[in-house]
Amino acid sequence: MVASSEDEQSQIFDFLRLLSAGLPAGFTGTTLVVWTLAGILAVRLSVYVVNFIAWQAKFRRAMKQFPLIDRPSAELLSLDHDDRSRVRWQIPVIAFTFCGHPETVKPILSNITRKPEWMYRFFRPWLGDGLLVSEGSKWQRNRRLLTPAFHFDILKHYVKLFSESADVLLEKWMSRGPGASVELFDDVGLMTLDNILKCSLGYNSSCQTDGRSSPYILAVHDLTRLINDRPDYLPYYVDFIYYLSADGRRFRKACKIVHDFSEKVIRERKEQLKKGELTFSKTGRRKRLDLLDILLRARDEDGTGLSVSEIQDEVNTFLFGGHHTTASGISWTLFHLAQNKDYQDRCKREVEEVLQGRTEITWQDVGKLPFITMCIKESMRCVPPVPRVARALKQDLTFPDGKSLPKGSPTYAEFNELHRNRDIWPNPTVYDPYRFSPENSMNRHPYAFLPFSAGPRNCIGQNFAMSEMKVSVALILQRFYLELDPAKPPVVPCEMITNQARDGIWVKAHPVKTD
Ligand code: HEM
Repeated sequence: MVASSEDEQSQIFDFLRLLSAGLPAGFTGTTLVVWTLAGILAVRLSVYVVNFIAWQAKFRRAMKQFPLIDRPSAELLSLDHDDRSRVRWQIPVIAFTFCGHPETVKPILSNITRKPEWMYRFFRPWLGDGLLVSEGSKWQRNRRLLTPAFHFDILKHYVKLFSESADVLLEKWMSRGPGASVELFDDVGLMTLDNILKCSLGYNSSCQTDGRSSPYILAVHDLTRLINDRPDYLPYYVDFIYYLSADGRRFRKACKIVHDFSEKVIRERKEQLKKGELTFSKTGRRKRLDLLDILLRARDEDGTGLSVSEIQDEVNTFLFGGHHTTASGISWTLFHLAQNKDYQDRCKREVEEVLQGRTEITWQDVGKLPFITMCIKESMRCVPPVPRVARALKQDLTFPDGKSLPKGSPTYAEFNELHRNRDIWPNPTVYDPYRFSPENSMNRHPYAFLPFSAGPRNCIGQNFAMSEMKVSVALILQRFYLELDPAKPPVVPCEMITNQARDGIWVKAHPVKTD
């Protein structure tokens, strides 16, 4: 064996020597190898460039089938929908399609797409390879391992925590005096952060009372803002340039704070588990498991669990995915109810009938709030917390009307537009919770209302989110009557990854009189 491999080597060297013998003086064997490699690289690069130019031509031809808009968020909402709601938005380097009809959104969210790396890679330094950004077999395995963490048996224990966090917010508002003006996004955002820290890490942060004084809370806010801003400035697409900038350095620092924090909590919990300091019942269950417990105990069929860094990525993903989104859902629901006194009154009556003077909501109560649920859904229709999701096509796609897009096309499922599509929603700008009554929802297209997206990459936390939003809205309305504060700036929606309000949502919070 050794002899034969030596033979092969010497044959190769002989061949190279033979070749180099015919070369001009000074041209050694090493130079030949380098030139050969450079040649192969040049050929491969040329093939790549030619393929890319051919794809661009095909893509641009395909894009011409769709009407052009200047700015997606401003213009989409004023368009007619004759084209079954696909439009094109073009900036110098690339163009995107936005799909806003159930029939066009459906294939975009199916198996024939993947998440485009150019879009989601900005999240990677923070969320690592967590569920939101991972792909392929890694995503499949982790989605399977994480799904039990969102089972109703686990979620029902969080309802008490949601009630406690809402209580802190209500006490805060109470202490500001009757009719005080409060900004919803700020206060609700801290409440939902409080909730996700308790439910995912079992961590009592007192963030609602300490406000933004904690470096961890500041870092989470910084990261969200910086990720939102980064795509707006073309040079920042290059990591090297970004990390040299002030924003990039700030981003790195914030990532470190967030990672150090979650790593410390995970390490401590592992230690506790090892020392047997966490008490489990005979069935192996603690009275209330948080998401971290489930992640630490999750096992494949062959008994392999998640590594510490995988757990860290998932925990950071929950913290990111599970706090601005629910804050947006709750704040906009309260905004719509502050604008619509009749619906607010009906919600209050519903809470009172269910709670009968109690101030804590139980898991059983959560299922008895149908009108509040309708109000939350209608609010998420008008202002979806996540405005859109991006996908890249894994294969050519032909829409029902024959128009098509080539493999690789970047495209968005545009929930802002889908939820206001006149084909589906008459008078789409009117807030009307009765659209979600059982009778009115019965024959609706399954892809018409997608606040949590759909298909294999839908939101894993949607039941968690719905329970949290119902508990929070119910308890706030039980204690306060809300009206918009006319002395504050008008409410203007703006996107900060999630749908927020440019100058916040200011309401006057009047304590409800109790007999
Ligand atoms: C109102 C609240 C929420 C809304 C509207 C919402 C919406 C969404 C949407 C639209 C997606 C798809 C994202 C994409 O395709 O890029 C998503 C994914 C995800 N959400 Fe949520 N979400 C909410 C709350 C939560 C909560 C509370 C958690 C966790 C505790 C969570 C965890 C996740 C995760 C991990 C994913 C990625 C799932 C995957 O790709 O397998 N979300 N969410």
